[in-house]
Amino acid sequence: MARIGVLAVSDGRDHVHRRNTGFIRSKADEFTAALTAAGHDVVTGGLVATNTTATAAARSVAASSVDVTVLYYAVWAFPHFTMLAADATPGPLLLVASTDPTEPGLVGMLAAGGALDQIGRAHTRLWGAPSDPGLIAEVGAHASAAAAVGSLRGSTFGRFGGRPMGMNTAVANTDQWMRQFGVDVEEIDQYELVRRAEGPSAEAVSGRKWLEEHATVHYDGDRLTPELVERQLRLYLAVRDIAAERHLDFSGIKAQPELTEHFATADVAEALLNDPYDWNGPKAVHVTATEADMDGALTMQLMHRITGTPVLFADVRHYHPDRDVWDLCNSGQHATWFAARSEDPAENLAQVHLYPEVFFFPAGGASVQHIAAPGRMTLARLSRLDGEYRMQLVLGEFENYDARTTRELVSRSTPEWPHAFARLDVAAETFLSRFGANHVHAVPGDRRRELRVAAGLMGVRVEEWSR
Ligand SMILES: C[C@H](O)[C@@H](O)[C@@H](O)C(=O)CO
Repeated sequence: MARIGVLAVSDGRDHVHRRNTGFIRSKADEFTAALTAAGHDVVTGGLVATNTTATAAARSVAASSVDVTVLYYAVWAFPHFTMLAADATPGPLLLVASTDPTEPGLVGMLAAGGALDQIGRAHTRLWGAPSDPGLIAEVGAHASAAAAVGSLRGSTFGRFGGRPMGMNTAVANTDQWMRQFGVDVEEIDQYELVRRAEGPSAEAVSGRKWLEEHATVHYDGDRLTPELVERQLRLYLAVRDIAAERHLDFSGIKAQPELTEHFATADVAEALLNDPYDWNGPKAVHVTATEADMDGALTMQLMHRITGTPVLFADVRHYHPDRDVWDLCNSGQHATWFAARSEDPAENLAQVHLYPEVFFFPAGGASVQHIAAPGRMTLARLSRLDGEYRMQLVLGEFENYDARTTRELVSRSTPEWPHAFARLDVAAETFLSRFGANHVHAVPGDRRRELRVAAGLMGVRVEEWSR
């Protein structure tokens, strides 16, 4: 959960402040207790009733590296205290008012908010009873979004290989990334992967046995052999080790066409990097985009930092108009976690088939096939319109069907690749006319609130669809 600073702003008249202290404390304490009960780490800056305490308290809260600072209004509060506190607060600001009408808390928030507007200081206003679950959830969403955005700053993206197959949407401007998101890009030649993945590896043998034990491997003696699976696993180990050595926070692998023509596909590596486990047990998700898709990876990393879960990377492959359902089908991998979304890898891998790679990829290896488990999902993608970032956002529902229908649907595209059948809250015409890339990303649940806030904090316009 996130770290939230709370300062309760008061009246600058000494006698009024003295009279109201108990009232403010009771509201602010109830508010902070509710935030703590929701799992947040709350840093309290006390009550602000003078100009000097406004600055000092805000500086002290900011020094605790809070993700967001709440200025709390239970009573009428002198607005210049808010202005001074805001000036001493570099991070995002929430103005929260108690709606108890015995004291003019709302008035205090509106006067303070108006003053911040006059100096162009961005803030969000919220109101309600101090422990109202809706209010606490909203503050929590702002805090997690701010924590996610903050965690991007100072992070490094590992770009293995460059632009794949002329895919402009996979390439972003590194200056823009640093300026807008604080993310650095480390370029790593795919030769380094090949060099490391060439020799034998006992660890890769263990990985192959684990996959053979828990998934269904369709060896064909040609495109898919135990040797090729081990080679794909050595690619995984190479990225894992390079990420550790160079302190990479998230990555992307070009693969096509060099690796896929002459070495092996990166599908097994990408699936396992995105998974929260491998044969050694639970591990951190290392967000990894297929085709070294930079904006895709950035979207995934943001979504991952909000949810803590793996993030789906998929091609928008087909729309079934008769069902109003999309086939989101990547060219060879979705993280295996999406197969059942279980914490137990065996439950997910029981749904996974490793098929010989199809004609696109003569070097062979396994594609990681499964059907994504059903449920509510949030789909998003950062893309650029005329150089400006925007976040396209829509709610969806992944669906599963009976075996015969599933077979029929997957056979219309590429059955050997993984599929997520998605009903999206947007007309196909709108999506196909406006979506800014070939890749889309998804996480479980309705996370639109956090993503909207995150986009705002990153200076990114949200283009949200619903019917
Ligand atoms: C088979 C192609 O080479 C695929 O890689 C292509 O459909 C994509 O995945 C594009 O995102």
